[in-house]
Amino acid sequence: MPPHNLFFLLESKQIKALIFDLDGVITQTARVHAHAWKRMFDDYLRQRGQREGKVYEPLSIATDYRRYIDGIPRYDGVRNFLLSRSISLPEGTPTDAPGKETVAGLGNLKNSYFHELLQQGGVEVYSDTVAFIKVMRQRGYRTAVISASKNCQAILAAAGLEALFEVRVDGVLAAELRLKGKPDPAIFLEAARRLEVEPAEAAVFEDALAGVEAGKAGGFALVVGVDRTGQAEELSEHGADVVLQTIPNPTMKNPNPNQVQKQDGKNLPSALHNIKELLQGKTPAVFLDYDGCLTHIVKDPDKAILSEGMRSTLQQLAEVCPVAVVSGRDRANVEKLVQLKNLYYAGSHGFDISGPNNMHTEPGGAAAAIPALDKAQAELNERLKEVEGALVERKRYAIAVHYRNVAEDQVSQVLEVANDVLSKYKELKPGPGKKVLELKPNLDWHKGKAVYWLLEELHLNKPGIIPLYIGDDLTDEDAFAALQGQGVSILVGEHDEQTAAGYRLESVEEVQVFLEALTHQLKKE
Ligand SMILES: O=P(O)(O)OC[C@H]1O[C@H](O[C@H]2O[C@H](CO)[C@@H](O)[C@H](O)[C@H]2O)[C@H](O)[C@@H](O)[C@@H]1O
Repeated sequence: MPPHNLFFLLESKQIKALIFDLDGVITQTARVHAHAWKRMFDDYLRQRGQREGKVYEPLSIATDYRRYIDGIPRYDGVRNFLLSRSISLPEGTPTDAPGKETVAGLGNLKNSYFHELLQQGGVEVYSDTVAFIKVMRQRGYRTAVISASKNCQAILAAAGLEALFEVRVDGVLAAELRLKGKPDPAIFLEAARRLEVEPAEAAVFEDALAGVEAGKAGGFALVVGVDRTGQAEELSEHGADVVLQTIPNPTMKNPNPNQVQKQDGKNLPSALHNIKELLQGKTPAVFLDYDGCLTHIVKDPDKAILSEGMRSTLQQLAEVCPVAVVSGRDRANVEKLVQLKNLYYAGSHGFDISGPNNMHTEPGGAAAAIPALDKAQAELNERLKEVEGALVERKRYAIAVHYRNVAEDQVSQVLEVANDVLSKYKELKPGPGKKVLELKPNLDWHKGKAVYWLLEELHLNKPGIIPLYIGDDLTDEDAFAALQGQGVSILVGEHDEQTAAGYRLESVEEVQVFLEALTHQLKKE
């Protein structure tokens, strides 16, 4: 299964519309359908077997239903399955009495069983999908529901979900328009047409093998396989771009940058004295900056060595909750400095991410900036080689031009060179930090986006988890802003600007005390 992050994929693919299959994605009626089919076919095969003096294998929901029936129009399902048992029946007509020995008669019997079961059990919905659709609609996504079932409208009405969809293409409409059934993409394409989007602007959510095949065949931008029954591999093989067991909770979102509240860092309350309050009874997912947070700021970046005490603190914390280091440093460099295998690492300000079990991904899309970074690095090295104390530090997706050790009267010269080089590359933009000017990919990606990305990827974007970010620098402000009102942000020491953080810690030593207290608190719970 390819690595996935649903919200990131929807954004990066500029998707405008979401098309959901009904049974198995929105409502739990796939199971009801499966049982109705099984009851009808098992009875029929038994009676037919007695008549012919042979034994027919009953319908298997795990194999036969998925392969020959699931997601397919009713009479096609009857025909498909019977053929798999080498049985051919006359087609009959839709008005055939339920149980008549025709394709239509057996299909009609299945339908009456389905309604019987529905009346007994009602319609249960998948609350993850419903919550997702409600929020995504508020965010401006257009939505459609599709179903091969002629009962689609009745099911939606019974579940109170009709208002969630602008467009419905169901078995009734499909028959009217003579749309072919899945795996033909016709039903999805009709939904996209009615939503006035191209397939390349829409994502399909499907639980059936024939459904993901249809999504793929239709050229949709994203085919999400929804695996409710343990068939993740098959969904991928049949065309799902990503497979999800549950639809992620979209409650957390990047805030509007204009609405971020900032204040003087000196006025913030101490995080140390408010641990219980800031956890709000939830489990934290902890995100930590490196320089100035886990180690002191020192003159030489290579000498910012993690203390054994801090390493042990991190190790113990990572045993009770997820921990990530989110740094401006090169990802491989910060991994080497921390040397803990059970942590996640986001380097180059979040463009380069790794984690346990060989996880490695570059979600910000910065690869295209590498040639510009290479050229800028060569020019900076050349033009700054005579300036004593100037240091050009290359990271995979950024260049830090350090001037901490440059004589005061030469700092402006270093900054001029850095800005002049920057001006030559539209692929790069400036990023200020502590006695450093960085050249970064000119993309809408930063530590805050990386934190969101990790929350989604690790399935941590859910109500029981509270993200907690600790950092000292201007680049950490992106993460503070992203978490405002949705998590806890802690500023270590101070920097030159106002902060979006909600709490403060005085020093690296206080960070360690705080993390130890946090570990202690979590172990107690
Ligand atoms: O996001 P961070 O983990 O805080 O990394 C930010 C930058 O940290 C390093 O530079 C800073 O720390 C150095 C060592 O203490 C110090 O000499 C320098 O003045 C600081 O700017 C690192 O070298 C950079 O690559 C990071 O971007």
